[in-house]
Amino acid sequence: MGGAQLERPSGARPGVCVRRSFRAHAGDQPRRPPGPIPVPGTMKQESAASNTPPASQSSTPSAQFPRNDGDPQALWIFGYGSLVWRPDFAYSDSRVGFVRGYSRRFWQGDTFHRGSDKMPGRVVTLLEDHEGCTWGVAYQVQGEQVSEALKYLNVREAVLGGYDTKEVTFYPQDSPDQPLKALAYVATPQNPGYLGPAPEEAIATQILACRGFSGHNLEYLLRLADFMQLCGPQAQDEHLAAIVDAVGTMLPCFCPTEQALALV
Ligand SMILES: N[C@@H](CCC(=O)N[C@@H](CS)C(=O)NCC(=O)O)C(=O)O
Repeated sequence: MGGAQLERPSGARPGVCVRRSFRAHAGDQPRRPPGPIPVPGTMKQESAASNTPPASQSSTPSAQFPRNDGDPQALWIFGYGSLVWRPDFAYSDSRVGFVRGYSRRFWQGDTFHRGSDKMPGRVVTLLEDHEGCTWGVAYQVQGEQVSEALKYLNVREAVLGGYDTKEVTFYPQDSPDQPLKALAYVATPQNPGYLGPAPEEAIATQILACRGFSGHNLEYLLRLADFMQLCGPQAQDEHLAAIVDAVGTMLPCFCPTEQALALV
């Protein structure tokens, strides 16, 4: 069970958010999604246990969770960061698509998955933006999958990551005229890990320098860029593209040259 299987879209579709074309970059083959993230057994989990997530983070589904017509127990969960390539919960269906009115930003600090207390990494959140459009994957959970997914995401996203839940309207790439209500995990400026805006070059430097329990922060960036590449030219994310470009410019400085290696 990995992220959604992505089909290459055939060109732009009516009603799809379209801005500047997304810069192509090397390596557009999706990599095999990594294995599941082990349940964190570190000090963080103890502090996690002591945290009392806000009511909206309760892992038991309630009327407050977005429902669509059809199965009253079904719930769609929208992923736009690591959930795109590693949902790590059981789901019945998945769709590639987008939400309007939000822009994705690497403005959330992460001291567990992609960083540490001393060197927090940067992961994404959604910024309310009337002109914004964010591409991702929506996963449908049904029956027992609902409480299992919410219980898991409550730890991964809310308690360990500082995210809160928000209802969004998701437009499937293949049927943007049949939008779905979905649950998204959004890190707001009120959460203690929030880092907020910074120049893309500074964000790139931080990403190049950080790693955490789930791996290097650069992997996080490039997996998201891979996903956007597969969504096709109608899917753009200028903020993500600028950070990928900045990383590409800086990477040679982080990689020893042959001469430097010869000196080792
Ligand atoms: N809520 C966003 C972002 C989620 C996200 O990236 N959370 C991080 C930090 S809490 C995470 O789970 N990382 C796991 C990983 O980096 O593999 C999404 O829907 O994908």
